[in-house]
Amino acid sequence: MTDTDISTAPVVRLTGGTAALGGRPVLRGVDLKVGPGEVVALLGANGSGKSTLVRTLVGLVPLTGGSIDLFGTPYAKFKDWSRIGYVPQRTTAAAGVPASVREVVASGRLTRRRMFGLSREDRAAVDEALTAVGMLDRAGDGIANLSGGQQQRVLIARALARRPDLLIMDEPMAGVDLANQEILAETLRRQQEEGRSVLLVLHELGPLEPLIDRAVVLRDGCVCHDGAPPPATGQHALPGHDHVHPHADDHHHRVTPGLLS
Ligand SMILES: Nc1ncnc2c1ncn2[C@@H]1O[C@H](COP(=O)(O)OP(=O)(O)OP(=O)(O)O)[C@@H](O)[C@H]1O
Repeated sequence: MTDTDISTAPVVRLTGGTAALGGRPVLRGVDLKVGPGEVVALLGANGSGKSTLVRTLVGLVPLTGGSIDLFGTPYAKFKDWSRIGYVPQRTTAAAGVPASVREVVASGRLTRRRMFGLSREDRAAVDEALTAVGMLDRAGDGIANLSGGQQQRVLIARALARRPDLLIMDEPMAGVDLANQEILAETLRRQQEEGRSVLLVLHELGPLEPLIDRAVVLRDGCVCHDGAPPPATGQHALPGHDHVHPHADDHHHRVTPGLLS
């Protein structure tokens, strides 16, 4: 397999990415690769640059240096945005939007080519996505009347309705209770089974831990770990408890305790 073959190329390849916000460097030379069918977790402390990184991938923050390829295509030439589903961090979306749950999810199906009217396939995809996040019975409700966790599930459904080949989610579990985290984990498991790629910003692995193929940890705008998911903080993070994670069969990265602290 070569990365130049478009069908087997990484779905995301960021090389030497730098970005600044408010004149301050936030990404300082980040390399990130997500392979076809891979589920990658992006971890790191508050302010380490995780959201900024995923925002550069979807065009919300410009790179000041480095390059991005999506599905083997240089960023400037990439047009196939319907292949990517993006779930922003919850605080940046949904509040005050006067739309129903179904309208928000259906907006995930809109393309520049066809702005009006949903096809039968569109409607099926919307229902399927609403069912996946357990919100079909709330389809007619106003989004502003939902709880924060329910709004989050609607935004996830909006991204799923695109049936994306790459799903990028920024802290999808924030504000979602444990029962619904399990539902979302199941949804992700199905994505994975269908060979779709997922890039997740997470604070902790939680119920998603078994699904994660690889973890990339940012610290102060740089990658400080790329390999097996680091052990949960807690007793594993106690001094002297550094170990090689049992999943690290092909990497054997030595994991620094308290990587996320
Ligand atoms: N609009 C902005 N203007 C200036 N600085 C910003 C802006 N947004 C974020 N930053 C700064 O950029 C840095 C990285 O922020 P970012 O949101 O990417 O971090 P994060 O790792 O996603 O954090 P969290 O886990 O808290 O969401 C932080 O120091 C933050 O203060």
